[in-house]
Amino acid sequence: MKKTMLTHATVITANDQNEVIQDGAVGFEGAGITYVGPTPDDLSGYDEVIDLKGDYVLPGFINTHGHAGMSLLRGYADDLPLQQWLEDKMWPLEAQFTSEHVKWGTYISLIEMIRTGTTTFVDMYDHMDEVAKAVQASGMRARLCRGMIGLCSEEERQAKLRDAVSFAREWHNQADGRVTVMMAPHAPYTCPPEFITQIVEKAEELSLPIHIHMSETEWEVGQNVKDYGVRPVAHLEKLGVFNRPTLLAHAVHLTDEEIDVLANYHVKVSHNVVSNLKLASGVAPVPKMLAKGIHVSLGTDSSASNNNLNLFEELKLAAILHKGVNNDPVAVPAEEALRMATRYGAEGVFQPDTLGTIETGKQADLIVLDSHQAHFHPAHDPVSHVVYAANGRDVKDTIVAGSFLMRNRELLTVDEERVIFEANRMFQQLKR
Ligand SMILES: CSC[C@H]1O[C@@H](n2cnc3c(O)ncnc32)[C@H](O)[C@@H]1O
Ligand SMILES: [Zn+2]
Repeated sequence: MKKTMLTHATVITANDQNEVIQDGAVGFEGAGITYVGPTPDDLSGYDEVIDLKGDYVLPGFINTHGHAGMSLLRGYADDLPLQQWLEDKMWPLEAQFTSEHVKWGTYISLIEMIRTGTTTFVDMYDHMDEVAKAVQASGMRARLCRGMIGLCSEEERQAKLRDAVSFAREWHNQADGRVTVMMAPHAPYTCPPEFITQIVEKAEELSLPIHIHMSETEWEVGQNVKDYGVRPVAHLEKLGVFNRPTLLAHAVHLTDEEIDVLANYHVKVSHNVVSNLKLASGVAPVPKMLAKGIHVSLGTDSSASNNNLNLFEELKLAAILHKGVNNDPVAVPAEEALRMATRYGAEGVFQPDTLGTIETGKQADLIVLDSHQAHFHPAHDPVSHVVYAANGRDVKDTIVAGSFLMRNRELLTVDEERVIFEANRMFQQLKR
């Protein structure tokens, strides 16, 4: 197995001690990290030694909620609230999507994520075989779910469930373990309770976590109370969802009591700050959730509501928005924001032992930022610079499981020109 060492780097480990190693090094052999520490004098045991001359090395970012295929609809419907955006704009176009649309939309997303330092992403969509194949071919890591909307006939619901189960059986732990799966009822307002129960039963049978949108808008909470007499948290608790490991997307409209319930069940939350602002859904009570020990990670949602997949934007906004709305400069400190993009993301994909920090024994999912730029100087606080000053274009290398997907800003596994051509061609085919 090839042994690689990144040397003379500023290593931001994101470990328990928030250790930043100056003139540091990270060694990896195959997919796993074998060395983290000061740059050693003797590098003779390595096949490749890459002198980073002070560039920053970080754990790859983990995007815990999205719909990669929807990049095909970027900019198609802006400035609308969620329900109108979904019902009048997204769903009519998605109804025309074939596996080809999802394939090229996903590839567009993969390029954006690789270029901006995401190494693992969560995806909830349809035609998931195409997504899994694209992840496999690109070398990325992903937690994939066949999203199930239950606003259809019973026959169609059962077909979706069968599709989700066969996708899980075929793809969970494939692509050298880079593809894993979750079961995903779309939301409490789109899935009848008995459908959610059936999905939970299948998740139990397959030992898989649940991923679901919840409490994204005030409308949704009111509708849940009208339909079922309780708010979404009590509703999903009653349906047994939280008895399985669960990752919630959004969780914007929560009471303090609901936060306690989520904390007691160790439910994970994906905070989709840009999407929540753009769809005017509201601001999630992130500082309160973090204070209760909930692992809140960062998600982009789709390019149709974001309108990009650059997690650096979520990182900075998560760090500054909650200061502003809570009138509290330490509401989400820089170090905590960075944990949301890394360690808490690893919790969100239920792989905290292998992802999220730079530590020996973990997967070599790493990104390198070009620190030789004015906005990284003076160089006294690397974590501050990553959170408040950096942007996705600073990423020069992206490494997943020890393989370079991008090196010196050159994509190595995806043909960008072809993807852009095909994505435009697929969008033109849609009736609008
Ligand atoms: C079939 S699963 C994916 C489904 O989710 C829709 N979607 C995209 N963004 C959101 C969001 O913020 N809230 C709820 N639903 C969303 C997407 O259009 C797909 O139909
Ligand atoms: Zn979503």
